[in-house]
Parts: sequence; structure tokens; C-alpha cells
Amino acid sequence: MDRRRVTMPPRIPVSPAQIDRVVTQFYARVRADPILGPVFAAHVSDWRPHEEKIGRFWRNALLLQRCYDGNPMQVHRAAGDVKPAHFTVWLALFDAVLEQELPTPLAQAWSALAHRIGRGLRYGLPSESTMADAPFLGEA
Ligand code: HEM
Repeated sequence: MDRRRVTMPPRIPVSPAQIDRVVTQFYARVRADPILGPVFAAHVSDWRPHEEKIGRFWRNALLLQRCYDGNPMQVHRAAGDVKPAHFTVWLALFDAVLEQELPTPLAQAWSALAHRIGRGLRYGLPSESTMADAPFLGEA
């Protein structure tokens, strides 16, 4: 039997209401951002289902609820206009919202997870495989 399913505590003890607030505030800032706004505008016309999906993504990652089974890596790659440099902006906005919405220990824990996920997604993008972006390739 997989005991983790019944005994594992939330990975980061934020409440679903806190997740919803962070997601709402974050995408309000994204829409207003001169760099990220146009990228999202090209892909998202109806924000409610997008924010709802992202809320499920974070409940899955933070609370270990099994409520998201998408593939963000594939979606970002397929978008075509999501670039490695966007992640710096994305994460800075996200950190600002976490700081505004949550007590510091929760904000820091969630931020660390977001940065870790962001690193993975960023390195999954095709343009990361150039010499300039991935110097370790030069050692091959
Ligand atoms: C840690 C950083 C990030 C996380 C955790 C994240 C998470 C996600 C997730 C979960 C989705 C939904 C995938 C699905 O359809 O199942 C998504 C979609 C998307 N993300 Fe990100 N993302 C991140 C960074 C970025 C950045 C830097 C950009 C650049 C602008 C970006 C642009 C988009 C776009 C355009 C979509 C597609 C929306 C659509 O067509 O429905 N994301 N992201």
C-alpha cells in the first residue's frame, strides 16, 4: 500500500485560499507587464480557465493534491515565444506577489519551489541549447 497517499502532509502549508489570491494577483501583474503581457495575450484570451488551471497546478505541487496532470514543459515549448529571459521577469513578479500575500516563511518556501520549477522549464526551452546559454556544452 502506498502509505504516502494518506499520511503525507502538505509540502508547503499554504491554504487553497492563499493559492487563489497569489494566482489572481500574479496574473493581474503579468497582464500589466510590458514584457510578459504581450506573450500571454497571444495565448490566453479567457483568463478565468487559465487561472483556474494554474491554481490546480500549484495545489498539486504545494499541497500534493492530485488535481493537475498537464505538461507545462511541452506547453511552453509549443508556445514558441516563451524565451529563457522571460523567466527572470516571471520569477521577480512572482516573488513580489508572494512577499505581499504571505508570511515570510511561506513566501520563501514557495519561492524556492517556483525557482526550482522555473529552472527546469527554462532549460527545457530550445534556445537554451546554444553555447551562450549553456556553456557546459563546450566541454563535450
Ligand atoms: C516557474 C515559472 C513558470 C511556471 C511554474 C509556469 C506554469 C505554467 C503552467 C502550469 C501552465 C499551464 C500548462 C497547461 O496548459 O497545462 C503554463 C502555461 C503558460 N505559460 Fe507558464 N509557467 C512559468 C513560466 C512562464 C514564463 C516565463 C512564461 C513567459 C511568458 C510563461 C508563459 C506561459 C504561456 C504563454 C502559457 C500558455 C497559456 C495557454 O496557452 O493556455 N510561463 N505555465
